[in-house]
Amino acid sequence: MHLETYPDSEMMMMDLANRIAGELKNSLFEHPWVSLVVPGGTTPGPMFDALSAADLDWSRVHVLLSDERRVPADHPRSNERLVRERLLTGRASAAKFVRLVPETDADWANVRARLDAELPISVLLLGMGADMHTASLFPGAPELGDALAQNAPSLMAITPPDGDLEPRLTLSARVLKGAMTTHVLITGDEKRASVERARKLSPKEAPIAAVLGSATVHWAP
Ligand SMILES: O=C(O)[C@H](O)[C@@H](O)[C@H](O)[C@H](O)COP(=O)(O)O
Repeated sequence: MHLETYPDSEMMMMDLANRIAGELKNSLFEHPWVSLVVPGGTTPGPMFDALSAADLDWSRVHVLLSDERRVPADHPRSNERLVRERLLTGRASAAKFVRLVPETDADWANVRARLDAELPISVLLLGMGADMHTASLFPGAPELGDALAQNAPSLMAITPPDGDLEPRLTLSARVLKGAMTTHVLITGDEKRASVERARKLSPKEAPIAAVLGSATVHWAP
């Protein structure tokens, strides 16, 4: 794990947006199109605002979510709504959003095939909860063992152990670990302590640990 700390969140968001824009541009020199996977949640919005203004060929960027809450796309807690409002705007409105929500049970195979066509992920941005979950890989989730397995399906349904949270969809650890470049974006002392703790734990205890070996963690107070 490589940890980068910043004096304040605003500087971190701008710097990370510039870094990811550069990584996307470099990848576009070598590939006809690239895939960018981003999280939902309350942290990445300001970074999305900055990244959406980046001057790159967004028409060749495929944007996907690391996970999604099983709510309508216009619901306040929808990650798709967050991405459409804060990232897929301005220059980045030219990007292709790859929606990974099976509408019916029969649709799972098509959605997984749509995801598999985007792999390996070119640039992966993840968040992390204080409980050391990432994407929707929650400690204690009944499906976590399967989602951490080497032969896990690329996309899985997850039942968060916290009863207040909606049922989720998540990219499996296998897919996240396969990313060419991985960034984790966190703020605050509690998450800083959590990510340090996760370095010494198994992915089953701390799902973020599945990607820390290859990730750059960006932290601001
Ligand atoms: O759907 C989500 O919420 C995210 O994909 C999730 O993995 C998020 O990154 C963490 O829960 C941190 O969330 P905050 O940024 O709100 O702390």
